[in-house]
Amino acid sequence: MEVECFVSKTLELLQEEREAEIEETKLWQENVSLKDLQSKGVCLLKLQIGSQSTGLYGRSLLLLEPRKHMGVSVLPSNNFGPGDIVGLYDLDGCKPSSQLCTGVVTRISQSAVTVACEDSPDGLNLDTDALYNLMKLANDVTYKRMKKALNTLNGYSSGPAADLISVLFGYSEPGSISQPNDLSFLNTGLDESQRQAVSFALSQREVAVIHGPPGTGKTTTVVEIILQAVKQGQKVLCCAGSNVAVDNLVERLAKAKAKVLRLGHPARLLESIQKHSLDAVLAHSDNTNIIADIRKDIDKAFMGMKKMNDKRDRIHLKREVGELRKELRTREATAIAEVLKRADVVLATNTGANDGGPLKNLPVDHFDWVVIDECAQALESSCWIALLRGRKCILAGDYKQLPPTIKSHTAASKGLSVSLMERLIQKYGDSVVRMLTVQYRMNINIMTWASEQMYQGQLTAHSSVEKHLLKDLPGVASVEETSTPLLLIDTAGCGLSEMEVTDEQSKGNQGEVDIVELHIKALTEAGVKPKDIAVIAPYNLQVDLLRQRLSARHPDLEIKSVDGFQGREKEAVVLTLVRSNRKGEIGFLAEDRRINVAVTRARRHLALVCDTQTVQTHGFLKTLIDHMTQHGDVRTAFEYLQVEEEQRLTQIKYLEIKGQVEWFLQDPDQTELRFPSSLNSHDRLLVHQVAEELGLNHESQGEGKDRCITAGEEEDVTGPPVEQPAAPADLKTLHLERMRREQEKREQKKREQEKHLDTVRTAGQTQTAKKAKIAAAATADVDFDTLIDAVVKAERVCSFVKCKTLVIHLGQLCLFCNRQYCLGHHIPEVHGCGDQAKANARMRISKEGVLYAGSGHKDKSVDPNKKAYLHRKLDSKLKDMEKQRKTKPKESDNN
Ligand SMILES: Nc1ncnc2c1ncn2[C@@H]1O[C@H](COP(=O)(O)OP(=O)(O)OP(=O)(O)O)[C@@H](O)[C@H]1O
Ligand SMILES: [Zn+2]
Ligand SMILES: [Zn+2]
Repeated sequence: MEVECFVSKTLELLQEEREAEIEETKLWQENVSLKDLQSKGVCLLKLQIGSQSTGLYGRSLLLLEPRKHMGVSVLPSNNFGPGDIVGLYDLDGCKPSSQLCTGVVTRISQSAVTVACEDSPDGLNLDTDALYNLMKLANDVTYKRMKKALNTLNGYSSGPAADLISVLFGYSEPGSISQPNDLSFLNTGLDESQRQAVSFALSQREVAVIHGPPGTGKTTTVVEIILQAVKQGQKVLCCAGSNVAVDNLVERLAKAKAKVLRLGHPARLLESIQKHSLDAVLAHSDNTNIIADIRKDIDKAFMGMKKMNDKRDRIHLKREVGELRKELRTREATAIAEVLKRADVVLATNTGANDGGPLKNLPVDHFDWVVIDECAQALESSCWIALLRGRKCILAGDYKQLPPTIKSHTAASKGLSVSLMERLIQKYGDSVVRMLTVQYRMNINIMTWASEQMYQGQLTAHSSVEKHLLKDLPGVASVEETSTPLLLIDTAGCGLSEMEVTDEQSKGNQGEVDIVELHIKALTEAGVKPKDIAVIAPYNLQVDLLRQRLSARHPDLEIKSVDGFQGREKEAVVLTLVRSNRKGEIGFLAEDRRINVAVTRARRHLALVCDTQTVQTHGFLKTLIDHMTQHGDVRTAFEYLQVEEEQRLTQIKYLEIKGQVEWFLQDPDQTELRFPSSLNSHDRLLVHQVAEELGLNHESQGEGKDRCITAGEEEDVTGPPVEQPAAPADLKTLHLERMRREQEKREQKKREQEKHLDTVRTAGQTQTAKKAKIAAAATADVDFDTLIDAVVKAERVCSFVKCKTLVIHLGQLCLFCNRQYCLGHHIPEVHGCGDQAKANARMRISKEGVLYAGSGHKDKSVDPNKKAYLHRKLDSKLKDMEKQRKTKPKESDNN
């Protein structure tokens, strides 16, 4: 009864889903512009043929790329994946009439897609200069196979899977079989929860579910289970929903010396896997020569037939060909069966394990175990294709991550999206499940939220990852961005609204793109490699906006939708939630599992860019915001916008001062330039910079002062009159120092207003250039930055060997060697202070016992964003001014 109900209901829902898919495709082809199709991710427009080659076993491969001269050659964000059936069209459109051929996607990267064509491209006459469209086709192969499996399930009476079916549909309780107590693990590194999962899987009679939350070593555990089964002499059929997941298992099993065999279109497999594919193994089998001989005989007979005139002879030959063909078929079947039987583990995608393929050559009861990985991401009906061949099944996955994608809302709501894993847990609870609880991916601060919200607080972080941060990576400097595992950049109240688009699938937010860009800049300038960063957005439109902005500069930066990152991890994840509106609408961000997937991709750093006011209307998202607020750093987007504004103002002020000084230099009658007392310490710093640049003597003077800064030609300098501050021991000291300074600045400002005048005087005149003395007011508490600048004033260019970059305005001081470097060389690891920096970091960690997580305040003086930006702007302005100066007629020099 249960089975019949399930089958009839599922067949109905599958039909509904199939119709929805066809309907959607039809609707799109008829009504939606190609551009819109592309933005939905089902179509790629105006592709060029990059190359055309013959792949393995005679399959022809087409490499398609975006048009090269369009600048950025990155494919728009799309839903194409390996194994998808696609149609190639000429530029007229994606109508059946303009279809050139169909094929299977074998590879897709951000810059190209490779298609294995069904027809040979020689016959197609493809033009390498022409442009083509590629469109995903709804394909019913999968449906047919699922339907067939369901029908077989319905009529199943006796066969290897009878007991399994009985348990999975609740006719009988799951049982167990006794196992030796002293199980010896092949992988001795397994943690306790993994060992328990393995023992449990071995001791269950019909079914075991392995629940593997993100980063808990699910594959590691599944591999051990399979190897143990093989050790016991079991034959295993192992499947997963995606080719990538299957290949991953093949790779790991082969490494452990298991006899594996991979079914599937060889062009769809990873290169390293191809030698384990059925085609490759067959090509090397003993039967191959005989089969080749038979083929030759058939060809010969055909040739002979053409020449023959006698009717009887022809009939005779025809019969012979028929015999040969029969022999060929049996020979081939035997060869395949032999190869399959020799393997201990046969691997395929869920639908690749169907009866129509190579498996038809095996007896139905050949396999003992069926293992299905990523079970929570698969339709239950697709699992039944393989399950019908097993006595026992192991299901692995995480039902707290994204379920299978389903087009029909009705079908989904009626239960089509419920995976077998979920259904079993609903039916039997924990008795059939073991959960892996040690995770090897996330910093504990990233993990805790997911653990509490999704995994009943059961996860622990392995010591190897518990405290790891970006700054611990080789070549990464310790700045605030790389020292915090959680950074919330809140756009609430900053006016960064989402774009007004009605389509739920395509939402964008330019403001958040700006913020993401600034943060990526900060990370990469601190030395984080773009390939270690993921930018994740829930919406395709936002993904495209981000790619347009970032991909040209960082081709290795992966920018994808949440769904595109499932099963992956990155050192740093930057997540933009896009939604920002008055109504607090969050659309499909409301799917908790989607947010869970996005957050748990991150190993060392998670930056969340969002409008907390909008997204907090959703309870689940609110827990994330609360967690990040409590355990991470919080910045408001204002700080980013403000920094840009400040940079602009600084630049204006700088040009103003410079203009004044230049006027002064050109006026022979003036010997002294006085700056108003309203100058603050920041502006005084600019005065110093201008004087530096023009090669002028300048000094700071003030009343009631203990010290002053004197600067001039290098020969004149006897050394800074101020004690050079010892290199601060750590960032905390720097921070405290800064806090103190802030306070003093405020007091100083008051005093200043009464007392000081800043002066610039000409000190003496030579024939070539006037020497001037610029005096700027200074008090006992001279700005710390000003001091440092004074100390390093002599160093005008980056101290890195051969680097000629000017560092007058925007150098960075290395605290270890005390030299000034340009922004490309200031990281200690880059210019050779790496060891000291690491030693210092280690010392700090052991001294404080904890990793230093940053102060939670944006440290403006070391913000690489700010510096780099200002650097660029000033450089270009300076060049302009230089030009103006040169073209201006010089007034004659005097005396
Ligand atoms: N017992 C262990 N000791 C040390 N590292 C482990 C252990 N188990 C797993 N890992 C590490 O954890 C990472 C993820 O493991 P694995 O590849 O098995 O998981 P996965 O199933 O692919 O990912 P997920 O757990 O997210 O589904 C790998 O880098 C692996 O080396
Ligand atoms: Zn250094
Ligand atoms: Zn340099």
